[in-house]
Amino acid sequence: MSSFAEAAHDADIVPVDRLPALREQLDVLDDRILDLLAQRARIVEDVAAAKRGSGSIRPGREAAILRRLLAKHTGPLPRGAIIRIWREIFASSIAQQQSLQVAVCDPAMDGRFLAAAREHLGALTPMRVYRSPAQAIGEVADGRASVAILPMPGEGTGDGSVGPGWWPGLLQHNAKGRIHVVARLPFWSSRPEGAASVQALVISNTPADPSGEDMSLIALEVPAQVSLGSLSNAINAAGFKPLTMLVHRPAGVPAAFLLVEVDGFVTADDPRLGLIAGLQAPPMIVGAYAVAIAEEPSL
Ligand SMILES: O=C(O)C(=O)C[C@]1(C(=O)O)C=C[C@@H](O)C=C1
Repeated sequence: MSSFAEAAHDADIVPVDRLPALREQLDVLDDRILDLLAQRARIVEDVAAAKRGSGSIRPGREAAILRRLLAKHTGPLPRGAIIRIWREIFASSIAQQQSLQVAVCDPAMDGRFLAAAREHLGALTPMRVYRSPAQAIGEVADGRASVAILPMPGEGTGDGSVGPGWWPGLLQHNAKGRIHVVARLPFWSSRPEGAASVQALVISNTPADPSGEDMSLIALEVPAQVSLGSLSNAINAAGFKPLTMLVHRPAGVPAAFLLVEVDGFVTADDPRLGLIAGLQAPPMIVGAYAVAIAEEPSL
């Protein structure tokens, strides 16, 4: 903090008649911030052209930018403000590149998932709300939305319509290369009063991009009777570190489906995928997301 800013902390030693001059300083800084934002937006135009229409959203890159900024930040500006400001900057540079339409699954229709979506994707981004995950997934699969926000798979949502098993439906779309998990919310795990409180996944028609510190979701098909313990051993033996596992055993089908969260950013050519013993079908990468920034709520 500059000595001037330190002095400004103490109301007693900042004479009232300095107020106009201080506000003039803020005006000068606001002009500079505006110029810099305009300069940034011009570079975003070139970035969009360089990406050749491959979709505007890069959640991994956004996460890496936020981690870098928070790591170097000092001074009285609250860390949460850095997140808020840059989330809106990302939303505006995405809006520059495409007209983003977001499908939000808010199963209880109480606005909690909409709040999480707005926190991450921007206050002015067009969003439609759906009760069922299948509807929100369908919006992305059919091209009416580029992104959907879904409750965490396996988490009950209170109205009974979600259940543990919406993710197998996602796999059918994912198998055709159309839908990918690209982010997990909240990214800033500090939840000060007023912040959205739900956990959600972001899915997109553009594949996930690495942030440098990620987790991946892999879907596995195994014989129905296989125990979770032996599967966990097989995944470890292949060289993955499984963090969480969800199992889906559809009635009347001689197979169980697993959604496994593993450490790191896994790509389809990862040799470890071929080393997982006991599978009935090749493993499928469902997506990846940046590891959240964990901070105390007071920061
Ligand atoms: O790096 C990109 O691909 C961009 O489009 C730029 C940018 C940004 O504003 O920094 C915007 C949107 C992406 O989600 C990530 C980053």
